[in-house]
Amino acid sequence: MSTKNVLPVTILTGFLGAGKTTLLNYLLEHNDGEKVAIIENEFGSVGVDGALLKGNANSEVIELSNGCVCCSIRGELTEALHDLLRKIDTGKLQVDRLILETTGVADPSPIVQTFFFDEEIAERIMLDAVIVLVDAIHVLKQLDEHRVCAAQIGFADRIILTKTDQIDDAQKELVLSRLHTINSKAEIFEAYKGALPKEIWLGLDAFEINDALGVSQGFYQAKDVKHIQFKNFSTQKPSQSWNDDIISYVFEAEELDIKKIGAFMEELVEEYGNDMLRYKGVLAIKDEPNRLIVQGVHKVVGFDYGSPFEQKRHSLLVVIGRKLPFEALKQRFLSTACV
Ligand SMILES: Nc1nc2c(ncn2[C@@H]2O[C@H](COP(=O)(O)OP(=O)(O)OP(=O)(O)O)[C@@H](O)[C@H]2O)c(=O)[nH]1
Repeated sequence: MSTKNVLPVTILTGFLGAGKTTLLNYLLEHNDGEKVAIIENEFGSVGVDGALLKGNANSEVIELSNGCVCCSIRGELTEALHDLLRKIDTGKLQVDRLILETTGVADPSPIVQTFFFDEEIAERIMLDAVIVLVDAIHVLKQLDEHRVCAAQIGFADRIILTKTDQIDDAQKELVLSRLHTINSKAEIFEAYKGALPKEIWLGLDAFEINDALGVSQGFYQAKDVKHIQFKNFSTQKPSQSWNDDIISYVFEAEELDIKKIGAFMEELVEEYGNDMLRYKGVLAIKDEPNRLIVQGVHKVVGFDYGSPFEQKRHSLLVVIGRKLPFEALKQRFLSTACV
């Protein structure tokens, strides 16, 4: 099958009331003709959110309402995806893009894995990105009380912070600092009542092996849809430190030995893959002009050479995981460097 026929899917996650439906409604109201299918996962038997979505001629809403997509109805998700593909094949449905809105309590990990493990789905539906919406008013409490909240943030390629109109700057700094500690790889955007251009959260190609990797240095404020401003994080360290069980680990070195880093990555994934939500590395290999890119979700990992380094040859690996023995792993990573 040509890549033209591959359907991109965006997973929209975020705790209860974070603003997922609001963001989707903004998209549907400002839809420029792209045909969007939305899979809505309801927790409970009545499809409330489906009714709240303002569908239009370019959208198709499919509801899954027998439980939470990450546990009891994972089979139902697979079935719904096969069903969708059949409708596309028989010409009953035209779809350019798929969005899966999870319940507020869903763990994104098994959902993401559905897109790798079912053969037909893996071939025909391409994960575009995992987007998390975060309620700036309630997130600190939610993180303290619900483990799944950190998993949703840790898994995300991009974080959309909602309801910042209801908090002061000090609270916002605390929230940003905690989000950044959990996931330093994802860029953070603020959105007021879902008003964000769709390019900010759709079509990111985040699961492709590509060169983009950085530790984010700030966040984006969307004053209105046209004016998006980048702001650096505050230079003052927050007085509070967090105790989330998912955090970002950053490994850095200069040039690495290919055999040693290969063995390190293999051992890392084998030993800690279950605890590694997402990881990405852009690595400088001795005698190799191009960047070696490594990208993974738990034990599913891909390697490829990307474009050549332009200036400084530097290796960066970011792992978002659950309580890893960082100091020991850092020593092992550093020992793969060329001396
Ligand atoms: N003040 C303010 N309210 C917002 C913002 N974004 C969303 N809301 C409100 O927050 C409430 C919850 O938003 P929803 O979009 O229903 O949230 P959800 O994530 O779909 O909720 P669940 O389906 O229950 O998980 C609604 O009353 C929205 O109007 C925002 O940026 N500012």
